[in-house]
Amino acid sequence: METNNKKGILLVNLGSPRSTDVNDVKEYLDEFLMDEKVIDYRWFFRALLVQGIILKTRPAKSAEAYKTVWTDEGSPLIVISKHLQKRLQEIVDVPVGLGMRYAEPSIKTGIQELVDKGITEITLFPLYPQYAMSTTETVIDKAEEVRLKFFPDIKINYVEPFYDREIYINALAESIRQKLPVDFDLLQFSYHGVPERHIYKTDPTNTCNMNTCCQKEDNPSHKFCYRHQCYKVTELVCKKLGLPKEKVMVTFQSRLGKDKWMEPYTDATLEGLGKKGIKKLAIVCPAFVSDCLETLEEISVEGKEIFLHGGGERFDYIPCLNEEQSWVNVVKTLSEEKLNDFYFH
Ligand SMILES: C=CC1=C(C)c2cc3[nH]c(cc4nc(cc5[nH]c(cc1n2)c(C)c5CCC(=O)O)C(CCC(=O)O)=C4C)c(C)c3C=C
Ligand SMILES: [Fe+2]
Ligand SMILES: [Fe+2]
Repeated sequence: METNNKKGILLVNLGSPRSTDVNDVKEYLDEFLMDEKVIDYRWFFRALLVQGIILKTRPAKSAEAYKTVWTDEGSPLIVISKHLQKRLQEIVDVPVGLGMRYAEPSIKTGIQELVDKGITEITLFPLYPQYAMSTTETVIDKAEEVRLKFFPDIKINYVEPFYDREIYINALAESIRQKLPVDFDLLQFSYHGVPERHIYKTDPTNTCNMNTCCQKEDNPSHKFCYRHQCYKVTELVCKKLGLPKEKVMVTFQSRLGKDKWMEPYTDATLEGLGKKGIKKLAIVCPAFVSDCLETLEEISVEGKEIFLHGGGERFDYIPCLNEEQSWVNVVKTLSEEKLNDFYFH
């Protein structure tokens, strides 16, 4: 069915500071951590924790970390997202925009650029394989806020979390297969963590108990259970690669603050592996589709140091999908499914 509406795709990623200057990092962390879907305390307590404590010391420390991964073109996350946008634009016949949940280019900027090209129907692609309140949900909230305030006449639909889609699993498994050393003792899947509270909060069925349920085949909470979706990616990829359970482990990284986050923690695990006889480790981070501070610094540099210090001998970091052709094809397929959905509403 033909319509007069013009369609476009908006890729949305997390975002990075404008530069490695401490003030820019502070501004970015302020916007990020004052998001009520990230630090989900009531405003007063969130402000007390973020502005009263975290922002006093973290910006300087994070700025130093960003300096170690920054490129001539800018933050790896932004640079890779721009490359993905360009590669996708080469193979689809609708305009492709780019926006970030925090800092620039913002979601508003991304929508404005598409609107300036006459676009009235946007398929927004949150670049997160798994659902989380602090990622997928806050992107949708922000996009809806911006749409209602500035672009009430356009329509937006959203690509859903794609953690169990076969095309994605095939692309990820093949990418890992190509980079995995022949000889390794363990393949560690390190996912970005979230506080356990977030998992309970976003479970409309109240059935996730953070223990056995997340790895069960069926549980009504799975649609909103980030933990389940991380285990599912691991299970499906390992099945594709024919990896036995003994050679695989799931851990969660990047925790912040004193809350209880999902366990096991990546750093504590890395520390103990050497003593358990794991000498050759490969590690992959499938919560991220683009390499960023959390993979290039926290895992590839800090994680490696922790592992070697604990008695490990060889550490191979397996990069994210970034701009691999198979991944660009996944983004195309999932976007086009949603673009076609507009015809049926
Ligand atoms: C991939 C999914 C992500 C989830 C889930 C997530 C949750 C989450 N993150 C923080 C705090 C921080 N995260 C930071 C960096 C960062 N986080 C993600 C992704 C997820 N976060 C990415 C892609 C990045 C890298 C950004 C980049 O510019 O490269 C940071 C900033 C860096 C630092 O100071 O360490 C913080 C802080 C919380 C609190 C949270 C869930 C509640
Ligand atoms: Fe669960
Ligand atoms: Fe994060």
